[in-house]
Amino acid sequence: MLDERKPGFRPQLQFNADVEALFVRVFGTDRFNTFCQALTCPSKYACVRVNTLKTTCQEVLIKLLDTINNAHSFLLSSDGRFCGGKLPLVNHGSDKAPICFEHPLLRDTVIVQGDGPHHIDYIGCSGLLKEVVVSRKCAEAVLRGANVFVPGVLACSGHVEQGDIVAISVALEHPNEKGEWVVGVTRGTVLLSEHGNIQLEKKDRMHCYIGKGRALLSRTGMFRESHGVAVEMVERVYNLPPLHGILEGDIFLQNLPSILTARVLDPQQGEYVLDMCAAPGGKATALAILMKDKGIIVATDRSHNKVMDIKKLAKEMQIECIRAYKVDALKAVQPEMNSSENGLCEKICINRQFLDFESKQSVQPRGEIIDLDLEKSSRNCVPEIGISGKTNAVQKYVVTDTLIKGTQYTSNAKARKEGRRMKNGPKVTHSYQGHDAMICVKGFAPHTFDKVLLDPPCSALGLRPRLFAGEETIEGLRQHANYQRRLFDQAVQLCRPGGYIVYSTCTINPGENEAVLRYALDTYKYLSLVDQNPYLGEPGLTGTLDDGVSCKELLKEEEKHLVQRFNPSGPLDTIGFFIAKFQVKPN
Ligand SMILES: C[S@@+](CC[C@H](N)C(=O)[O-])C[C@H]1O[C@@H](n2cnc3c(N)ncnc32)[C@H](O)[C@@H]1O
Repeated sequence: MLDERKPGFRPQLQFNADVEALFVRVFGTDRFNTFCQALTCPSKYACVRVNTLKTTCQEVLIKLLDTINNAHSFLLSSDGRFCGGKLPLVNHGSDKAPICFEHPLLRDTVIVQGDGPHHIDYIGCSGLLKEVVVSRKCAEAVLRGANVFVPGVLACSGHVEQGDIVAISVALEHPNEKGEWVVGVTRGTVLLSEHGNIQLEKKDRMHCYIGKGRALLSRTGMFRESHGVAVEMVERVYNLPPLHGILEGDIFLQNLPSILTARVLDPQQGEYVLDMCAAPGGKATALAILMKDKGIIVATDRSHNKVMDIKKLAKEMQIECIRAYKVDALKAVQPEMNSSENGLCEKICINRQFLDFESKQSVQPRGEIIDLDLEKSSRNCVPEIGISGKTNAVQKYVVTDTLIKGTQYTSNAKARKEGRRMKNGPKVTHSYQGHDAMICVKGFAPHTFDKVLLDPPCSALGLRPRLFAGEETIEGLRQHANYQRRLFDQAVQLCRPGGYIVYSTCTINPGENEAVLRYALDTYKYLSLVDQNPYLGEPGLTGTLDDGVSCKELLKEEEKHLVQRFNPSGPLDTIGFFIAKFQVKPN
């Protein structure tokens, strides 16, 4: 039983009053309170998607277990045999549950189990411990298994020395007299109390203690340094093995619903698939692996750096079939141009012929396709791509039914500028088959894709742990929904008749999931709803998983095993996730 007068972890999730009223109206008080409680806790297990193009679950299990301290013993059966990570989900009476095992239904997924909440005593040999107060973002990361990094430290008891065991608390936003959200602790604050230890009179932090750690820096160091670990956690309210940055290229840490979303789209080898809002590439790489890297996945994002993240991830995972482009998905549909317009266009509109053509180019030895030197390129580059034979003629190209070259004559000055632009690399250029080349993608011809994944930005009010939700206003929620509808309009036009669209969000806000679904069905009479997430609607997902198990069955299993056993406070690692699958009716 938690003692209300002692420091502990019982945070109250704060919402904007209007948003709270809306959710209470929609869900009722009890369900809303359950959501709030679940949101503040981290999941008690982590899902690791295995890159089965490079490795196997078995190999990953062994490597993970090597990484996670003392874990090997959990994979030995009572007679000491290695169980290969196939321990059952249900723990038959043994003290130690398996901490790492292959998901029984998803054969490319490994579950790493954590535990909690744990009661922690914040008393040291000389009374209450000294304290380090961290920011909310930092605390959310710590709850997911991270240590406390320097930028996350807000305040610290005086006289904290390297090696001291300190209590870690989080400063959460609360309303001031004017009703504005304030944190009330500025970076660099020294907590003053008689002994420089926990400020028990600070009632607002009493319920916000997330564990104990060993200071790796003194108080002055914590505020002097700009990066690095400030406190290494030694006891946590929730334990999850830190998995970030390990086995790069072999695994990807991904929430179960995201893994499922890719399964629901069910991409087949050889298909043309679009991931409209793709960064950092979690779902795009999942799709590629399901397609065994055969076919074409176009992964777009509106941010240049994020497109680079997708490329980096694909490269790490040794995936070849992903083409990542910077495209504003709100304007992704572009009319195909006829040949007379070629050469006048600054950016290209991609269609299937272009994608096929680009794929064929990948057989060219790297380095020969595009030569960034204007003079040389006129001799060496593949004629359809890049620059024409004259230095003052910069050839743009667009792709219509057949690949057609277009030539636009420019002044010498402009040609030199183009040359500089191309040499300057990533800032203004886009990668083409691993080269930095001037391929500016404007958008896509209608009906280019067999399947479209729309995983749009959303309020993310289903992702946890979340310690504050007050920044979301009714107007903000409305904007998310409008944005998603506009993206959906584009998705519908890019999908071929008979093709499929999967739309997914991770929010409890029905305005962003159910309302967008209704909008889609009301607006596009030629769309049919194939399935949707069983949490919010009746029909279950029909995407078939390994062993012929449907997604709906999987979710039921998840609820039975993972939820009850690991996580009584809420469903799955993401609550309120939503997946809907549509078919564009065949002509
Ligand atoms: C929910 S995240 C996508 C996560 C991704 N699907 C994954 O599984 O890794 C949403 C992404 O949409 C991108 N985005 C937002 N507006 C966009 C737009 N108009 N066009 C393209 N991308 C957009 C954001 O930059 C962000 O990376």
